[in-house]
Parts: sequence; structure tokens; C-alpha cells
Amino acid sequence: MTDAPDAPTGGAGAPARGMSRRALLGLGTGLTAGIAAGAAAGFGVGRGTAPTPAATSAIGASTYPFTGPHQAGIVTPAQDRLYLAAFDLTTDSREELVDLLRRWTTMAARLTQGLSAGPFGPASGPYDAPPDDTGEAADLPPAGLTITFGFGRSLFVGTPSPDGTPGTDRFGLADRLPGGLVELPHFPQDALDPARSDGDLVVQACADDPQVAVHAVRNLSRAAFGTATIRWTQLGYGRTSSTSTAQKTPRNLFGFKDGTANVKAEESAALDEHIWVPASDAAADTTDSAWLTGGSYLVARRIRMTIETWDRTSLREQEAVVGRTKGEGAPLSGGTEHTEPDLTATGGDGAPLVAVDSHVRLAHPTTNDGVRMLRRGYNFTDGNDSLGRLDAGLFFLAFVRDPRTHYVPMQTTLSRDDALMEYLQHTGSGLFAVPAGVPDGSLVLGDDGTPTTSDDSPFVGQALFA
Ligand SMILES: C=CC1=C(C)c2cc3[nH]c(cc4nc(cc5[nH]c(cc1n2)c(C)c5CCC(=O)O)C(CCC(=O)O)=C4C)c(C)c3C=C
Ligand SMILES: [Fe+2]
Repeated sequence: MTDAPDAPTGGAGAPARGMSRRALLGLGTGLTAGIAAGAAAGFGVGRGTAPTPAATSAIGASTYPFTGPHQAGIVTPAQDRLYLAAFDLTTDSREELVDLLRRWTTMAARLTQGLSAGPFGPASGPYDAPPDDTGEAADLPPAGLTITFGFGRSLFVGTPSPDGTPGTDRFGLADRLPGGLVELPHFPQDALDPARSDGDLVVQACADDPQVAVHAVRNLSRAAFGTATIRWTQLGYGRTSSTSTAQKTPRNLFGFKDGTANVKAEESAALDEHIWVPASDAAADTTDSAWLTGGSYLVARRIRMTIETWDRTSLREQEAVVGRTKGEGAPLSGGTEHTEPDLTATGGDGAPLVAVDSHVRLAHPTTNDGVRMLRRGYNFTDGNDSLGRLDAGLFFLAFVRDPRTHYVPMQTTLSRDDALMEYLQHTGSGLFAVPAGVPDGSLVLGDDGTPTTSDDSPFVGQALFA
């Protein structure tokens, strides 16, 4: 198993470039050798052909492999844009759920390699039927698109009613509920909107072009017609984390560098300890959750930031609240951006240089039993309220091995004691189990080298249904 960051075939961190998917499709179904090589790099080819991860495709498009031990979109260098959609199933049929996951897998494998959603594309196929791709990404390169799927608690045990009546096990999955897929507690100061929370399924689409990410979710949603509907979505821009040491630390809407102390893709031991679910975690569960081995959990929190109040706050106060300098992002205990904060250092007045209620102190591993998380959040701006205040903030996304140890305790501390909370309001929430990746070489490819869907096609999360 390699824990190196997913490398795009166009070069890590490189802007999307090269041939658009329309040009790619224009080459017809008889793919050229170069494109077949690109597809092989991405899908992992069935029929015994060895996958060639991270090969540069002849078309020069930036793509990340869809298959692999873990799903793409976790340690993949965080792209610039996000479109995340949570879905609710409208069927009680396990077969229809499995069929949806098969079709989503095939479509995601195509889309992430810069192909159209279906084999015909937006402008061909039967003239009297809707095209099998909506078309708005036809002239755009793949833009490093990754698509990551997850399962919400309600998929396993339904949704309890407000009077406490337990939910329904619609798909015969209750005995597969992984222990970490808990109902998150109400944290102090939570102001969650149910219409922006939870969901049976989640799709995280990340790309360096928002239209490519939106196109992916739109086509997946279209494929779900009659089986699942969108419950809520979130658009994000300006990643608020680095997930690879090759990436420059970006800034959040408070103007601070965000993602400095993140777990990075190159830290394979930390990924195994804090991000990927090990087989031993399933063994400790009362349910049969071995299917999640090699996967992770995704925590999503829509956090509104009171920008206007923050912008009237002194630089001294802003830095004290965060615990780092605004310019360099260095800890207030001294050094440069990547210097480890010294939480014991005190100033001339004897007070800690990194304040006791500062965000960095309270989120630091030493304050949290050594736990770390892989943050992968985005800024959002969703218009304004009736007082003219921006509805803007940070869409916090983090991948963790177990939310019970790696998220709930830290969020409890932050919600109660973090000075930053004066400027924050959590307005949406979701927790999802993210299965391991579709194995390299397992997707069945059609004659044109693209994945096909049949009754025995492999699909994301397949082990859950075994
Ligand atoms: C429960 C986990 C976290 C939430 C929620 C959260 C929200 C949040 N954070 C910032 C800004 C910054 N966070 C920084 C560091 C940091 N934050 C968390 C966790 C949560 N943040 C962790 C684990 C860490 C790393 C701590 C460490 O190891 O030192 C920083 C500093 C730069 C960095 O290391 O990334 C900033 C700035 C905002 C604005 C926010 C909610 C809107
Ligand atoms: Fe933070």
C-alpha cells in the first residue's frame, strides 16, 4: 500500500491543462494509444493489464487515478474548488441502492478521467433521447477532478423521529453500522439547520474548475433520478488546507494561513495512525464493520464566520485568538510558519504566549490526547442576510480514523472554550463513513477502454453488501 499523495497525470499541483473532454471524445470510440495509456493510468485496467499509476497521459490532461487502495479526494493535493452533495434515498430496495452505487462508480471513473458521463457524450447518441452527459464540461479539461463517496448513519439505521422512535433499517444494513458512525452530540453553541445536515449518501467532488465539479455532481444526481434526491449541497472555493508538503498554505476568510499543521499525504505513519480505519477497529466493534477497513470517516461542518465583527477586531486580538501571527502564520511562541508551537512559553507578564483559549492551543494534539485529523475544508460565500452581513465562512471537512476519538472530544473543547467561537456559528453538519477505494484493475472495461456497468461490476463500498 502506498501512502504517497495521488499524483495527477499532469504533474502534482499543476494547473489543469491539455485536451478538453470534447476533443478527447471527438477522437471517437476507437481510442488512440495515448488516451488508452491515460485511461490505464487512471482506472487500473481489468483483464490483467497492470495499472500505471500517475503516468503522464499523451493528452496531457491533469487527472488523478479513480481506483486504488483508498478513494481519491482524501490525500490528493487539495484542489481549488469543491461541490459537495448529500443525498437521501427515495427507495427501500437494496438492489436499487447497489445498482446506483454501480452506476455512480462507472460514471465517476469516467468523469475523473476527463470522459463524458456516459459513452455517447452530450451531443451524440439516440436523437430522441436526452444526451447521456449534460454537456457543460464538454470543452473543459479534467481539472484534477476527484469524486469521493460516503455513507451516512441513516443509510444503516434510518432517521429516528423527534419523539425518539428509532429509524428503520431499510436496506438490511443495521448490523454493518461501523462504531464510529455515531449520531454527533449537540455541541455548545451549535445552530444546525436540519436542511443543511446529514444524509444517506455523500458525494464530494473536488476540482480546479468549479464547473467541472458541478458537472460531476449534476450528472451523478441525474443518474440517481428515481433512487435518490439531493438533500443539501455546498459549493466551496479557496481550499483552507494543504494536504501535501508540495502545496503552499492557503488562507481562510479571516485572512490567516490555514492548514499549516495539517496531516500531509507524505506522512504515511500518521495517516495509518489517524486517518485510515484499521482492521483492528472493526474487531473492536459490536457490529460487522470490517467492510470499512482502509476507509475513513468524513466530518463536514458548515461554519459561518461573522466576518464583519472580525474585520473590526484589532490585529493583536485576531492573533491572540488564533495563536499564530497573521502574516507569516508562525506560532506566537516564536519561529516561523512550520515551527512547532511551544505551549509552555510565557511572556514577560508570565502569561502563556499562545493564550489558553487560543484556537491553536485547544486544537493542538498535545491538548487532545495526541490525535490529529486531515483537514480538507473550503471557504464559502452564500449571499448575505437581511442585515447585509455576508453568509460566509469555512466549510470544514476533515477525514479521521474514528470520530469518537478524533473529532468529538476536540469539537467539545473548541465549542466550549475556543476564543474563536465568538466569531463562529456552526450551521450545518454531516458525518459519513468513507469506504476504501475500488481496487486497481477491478473495473471491467468495454471495447473502447472505458468502464462498463453490469450486474457484477465492482463498485465503491461493495464490501458493505457482501
Ligand atoms: C474540530 C476541529 C476544528 C474546527 C471545527 C476548526 C475550525 C476552524 N479553524 C480555523 C482556523 C485555523 N485552524 C488552525 C489550526 C487547526 N484547527 C484544527 C481543528 C479545527 N478547526 C486543528 C486540528 C488545527 C491544527 C492545530 C495544530 O496542530 O497546531 C489554524 C492554524 C494554522 C493551521 O495549523 O492550520 C487556523 C488559522 C477556522 C477559521 C475555523 C472555523 C471557521
Ligand atoms: Fe482550526
